[in-house]
Amino acid sequence: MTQVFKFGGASIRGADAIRHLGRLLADFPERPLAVVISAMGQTTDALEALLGGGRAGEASDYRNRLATLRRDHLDVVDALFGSEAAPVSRRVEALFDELDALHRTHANGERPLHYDQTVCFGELLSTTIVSAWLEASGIATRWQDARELVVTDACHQAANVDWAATTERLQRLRRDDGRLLVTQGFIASTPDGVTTTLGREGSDYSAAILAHCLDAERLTLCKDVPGLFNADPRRFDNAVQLDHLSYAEAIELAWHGAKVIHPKALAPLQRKAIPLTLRSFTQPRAPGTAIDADTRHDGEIPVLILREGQTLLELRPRDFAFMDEARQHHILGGLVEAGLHAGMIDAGAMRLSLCLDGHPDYLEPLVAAFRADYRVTRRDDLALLTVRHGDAALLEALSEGRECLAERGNADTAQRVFPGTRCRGRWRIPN
Ligand SMILES: Nc1ncnc2c1ncn2[C@@H]1O[C@H](COP(=O)(O)OP(=O)(O)O)[C@@H](O)[C@H]1O
Ligand SMILES: N[C@@H](CC(=O)OP(=O)(O)O)C(=O)O
Repeated sequence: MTQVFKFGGASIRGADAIRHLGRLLADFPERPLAVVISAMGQTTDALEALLGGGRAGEASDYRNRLATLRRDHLDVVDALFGSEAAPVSRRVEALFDELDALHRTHANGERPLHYDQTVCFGELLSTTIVSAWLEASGIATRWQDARELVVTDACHQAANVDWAATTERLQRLRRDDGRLLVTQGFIASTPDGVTTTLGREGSDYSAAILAHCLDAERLTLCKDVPGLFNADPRRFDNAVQLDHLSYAEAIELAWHGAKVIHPKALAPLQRKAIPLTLRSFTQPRAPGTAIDADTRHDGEIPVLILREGQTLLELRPRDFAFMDEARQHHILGGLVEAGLHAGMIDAGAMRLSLCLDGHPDYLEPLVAAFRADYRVTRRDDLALLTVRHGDAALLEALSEGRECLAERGNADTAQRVFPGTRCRGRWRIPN
C-alpha cells in the first residue's frame, strides 16, 4: 500500500524525539513508502536569523549563529550514535560547509534566491540524521533529495509546482526494494537544479505533492496534537477534537489560519480523493482526524481560529470618491506584489479595510505606498477571530470585554478584529 507520512519540526526536535520516530515507524502496522520530514525544531527560524545577520554584513553574528546550529545538530548526532557518530557527523559537517560556501556566493545577490540556498539546509540536515538513525535501528532506508523529485518554477521562497514534471519524476521512483524513502519537506528545485522552497511551513504541502504524484492510498500528517480541534488546543482550554471533516471545510479552516495544516496541502489530495489523517506523534494509534470528500460532519460544532500579530489598515480615497473596483484592484494588486495575505477584507462605499499579518520588511513599504494615494489609518498588535458555523450568541459571548475594531460575516463565517492586549492568555469556548 502506497502511504506517505509527514513529521514536522516538533516531532524531531531532538535525539529522544528521533528515537521515538524510529519506534513509531517500526511498530506501525503498514510500512509507508515515503516519509517527508521538516527541519528539526526551530531550525528554519534560526536559519532565517542567520541569513538576516549575513546579509546585514554582521559577520560575527552570522558566524556565531552558524556555530550554534552546527553544534546543536552535532550534539543530536552524538546523542543518537555515541561512539558510532563519526560517519554521520562528517556528513553533517559537509552540509554546514556547503551552506557556508553558498552563503558566500549569494550574500550580495537577490534575497529570495539567497534565502532558498541557505534555508534549505534545515531539511537536508534533519533527513540526513533521521535517515541514518532509522537505518541504524534496522529500518532499511533510502535518503532521497527532494530537489530531484519536486520540480518548480524559479519563484524563490514561494515556488510553484510543475505537476507534470514532478509526476514524471515521482513515477520513476524505485518502489520495489522495500526501502523506506526519507525525503525533505519544504524544498524543491527548478528544472535546471537551482534550489527553491515552497513557503514557510510548506512541508505539509510537500507531503501532499508526493501523495498526489505517487497516487498514494493515504497521507498521514503526524503532529504534536492528536488531530484537528475546533480551536487551537494550546490556547482554548475546552477545545474538542474533530473526528471527521471534508477537504472543503479543512481548506476553509487552514485558509483562515488554523495552523495545524497548510492550506495548500488539501487541493492535491482532493483532486485524487486521497484521504488525509492527522495523527498524534506521541499516540499514533489514537484515531486522529480524518479528512476526505465526505461533507456530512462539517459544521456540526463551531470552529474558532485566532490569529494574533495582525495589522488593520483602513484606506479611504482622499477626494470623497468611491472605493470602486478600480481602486480595490490597485490596492489588492499591491498586496499581491508585496506577497502579503489579508485574513479579512471588508469594503464600504469610501473605505477598504484589510487585516494583515506580514513581516515589517514587506508591510512597511506597502503602507508607505498606500499613503501616497489614500488616507490610511493603521492599528497594530491586533487579533483576528474567525468563527465558522457559530451563531450570534456565541460571537457576542466571545466578544465580551473586547472592543470590536472591525468585522465582517456571511452565512457560515464571522470575523472580528480585537486589540491584541485583550486576547492574550488562555481562552474558553462559551457554552
Ligand atoms: N484547530 C487546531 N487544531 C489542532 N492544532 C492547532 C489548531 N490550530 C492551531 N493548532 C496548532 O498547530 C500546531 C501543530 O501544527 P504545526 O506546528 O504546523 O505542525 P508541524 O509539526 O507539522 O510543523 C499545534 O501545536 C497547535 O498548537
Ligand atoms: N521547516 C519549514 C517547513 C515546515 O513545514 O516545517 P514544519 O513542518 O515544522 O512546520 C518551516 O519551518 O517553515
